[in-house]
This record gives sequence, C-alpha cells and structure tokens, in this order.
Amino acid sequence: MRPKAELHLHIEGTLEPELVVELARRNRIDLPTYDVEAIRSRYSFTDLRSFLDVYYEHLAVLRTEQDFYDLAAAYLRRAAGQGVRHAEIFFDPQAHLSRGVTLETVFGGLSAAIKDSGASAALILCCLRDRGAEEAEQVLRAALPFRDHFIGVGLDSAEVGYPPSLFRRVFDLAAAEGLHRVAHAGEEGGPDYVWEALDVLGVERVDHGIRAMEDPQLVARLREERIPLTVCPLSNVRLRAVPSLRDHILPAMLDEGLVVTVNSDDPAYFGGYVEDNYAALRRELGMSDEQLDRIARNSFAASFAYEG
Ligand SMILES: Nc1ncnc2[nH]cnc12
Ligand SMILES: [Zn+2]
Repeated sequence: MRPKAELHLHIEGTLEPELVVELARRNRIDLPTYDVEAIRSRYSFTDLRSFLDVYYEHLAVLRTEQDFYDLAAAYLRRAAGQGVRHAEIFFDPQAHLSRGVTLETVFGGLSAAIKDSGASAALILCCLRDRGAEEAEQVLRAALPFRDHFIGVGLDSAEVGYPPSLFRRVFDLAAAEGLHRVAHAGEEGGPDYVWEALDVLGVERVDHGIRAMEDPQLVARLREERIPLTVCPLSNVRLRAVPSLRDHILPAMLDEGLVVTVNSDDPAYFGGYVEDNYAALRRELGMSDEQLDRIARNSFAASFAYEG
C-alpha cells in the first residue's frame, strides 16, 4: 500500500456507529436506536446539509476527555492500516463548546491520543461558517492558550450563503498568530468562494475545490501558485456534489497540473477511509499507479508538518 499523508479529515467524521453506541451507553445518553445497522441505514444523504444534521446529532455522545481520546486513537489506528504516515486533522470546537464540553476536554483527549499513538499528526481548528464570524473569532481567541496543540485554522460546515470573505478578521488573527490557514471552498459553493479563500483569507490549501474547475483563470492561478487541493472523492459522491465517481473531475484536475491530494473527509459516513478512496479511483476511474503515486507524493508536499 502506498504511503500517504491525509490532509482533509474531520475527527468527528470518524465516529463509527459502533463507537456512537458505546459512548452513548458509557455516558447514559439516549439514542433513538442502539442498533448499529439501523444507525448506518440513515447514511443516505442528498446534500451537505442533510449529512451535517446527522453528523452534529451524533456528537452528543462525546462528553469526556476519554471519549475524545478514544475517537482519535481509533482513527489513528485505522489510518496507519491505510498507509497514512502523517495526518492533519480537523476538529470543530464550536460543536462541542455549544454542548457544554470545554476546550480543555477536547484538546486534552485529542492531543493525548496523538502523543500516545506515536503517529505524526497535527490538529487544525475549524470554524463553523454557519455560526458566523463573531463566534469564530471568539473560539479562536479562546483556543489561543492552547496554541501549542494546533497548527492551523480552517473553515467548514454549510458552505453556500457563508462566503469566505465574512471571515477575514478571523483569518487575519490566525496569520498574526503564525497559524496555517485553510478553508473548505468550492465543494458546493462556486469558484467565487475559492477566489475569496485565496484573496481574502490567504489560504495555503483549498479543501475540496472541485468547482474551481469551472473557471479557467482560477485553475491557472492554482497551478501557477501550486496551491494544493484536498479532494475527497467518496465524500463528493455521497453528498451528491458529483453524480458518480466515474463523473469525478479529479483526473482532469491532475491533467491541468494542479497539486491534487486524495482524502477521506468523514470516513465513518462516506463508506471508506483514505486508501479506500485511492482504491475506488483505480477501480471506478481506471486511474493508473503513476497517477495515484503522484497524488500520494503531492500529499506529503502539501502537508504543513511532515517530518519524514
Ligand atoms: N465535507 C464537509 N464540508 C463541510 N463541512 C464539513 N464538516 C464535516 N465534513 C464537512
Ligand atoms: Zn471536509
């Protein structure tokens, strides 16, 4: 299996149904069902929003430092089995703070799991764009005492209607703190969102970015500046950003000379971890070893913190 880095992975999106049930029992939290197959049967999504509703609902089971530890430890074990040599891991602090879970709990559990695993991994704090810029800035300021626990700031959650430019101040603050900057853009939003992420937020990587392909000038900019795109093929199919894997624009992105990487996004929900995404590209799109090797090399080149 080819060694790779994973650069677009929401730790909350690795919460497998089995762990939902285990943590619900441990924390005495009521679930509509404790049957893992019944939980999995809900994973049929029509768009990003329909997925996020289930994703946020399941977070209710994450309460203690041990819960966050177990979540991250399980991901890091699985990732190692998928050839991941380095991971840059998103987490959504607002989704926990709003439930009364503290930053100490979240950072404590995630950071301890990374340390104990011995894996090369780092955290990226994501702001929930649909909660607005003011709350995003508050959470970043609240996280600054934990500055040693994370390497960057990202932007996720419902995209359309929440353009990157709303978050200029948050990203200026991140830059002043020496944090890396990334943002989801061009997943459901158009190329204008990708332009704003570059021009207004100063992002160093674009998460998803598939709709950038609709704008040749933007493609030229991404190519010339060698801005990596963290593409998530199985996610795009499950959230109906593309009709099927066979229709995915990823091979055309590579042909355009873009720095494309392949990632799993929310693997517990989308039917596969990162190597499963590589395997699906080979199977469904007939991508060659040479193309997949290039993508894997890109993943290390695009990482912020790989010490190979
Ligand atoms: N694919 C995705 N897009 C936006 N926000 C997310 N949060 C978790 N997964 C996401
Ligand atoms: Zn994502």
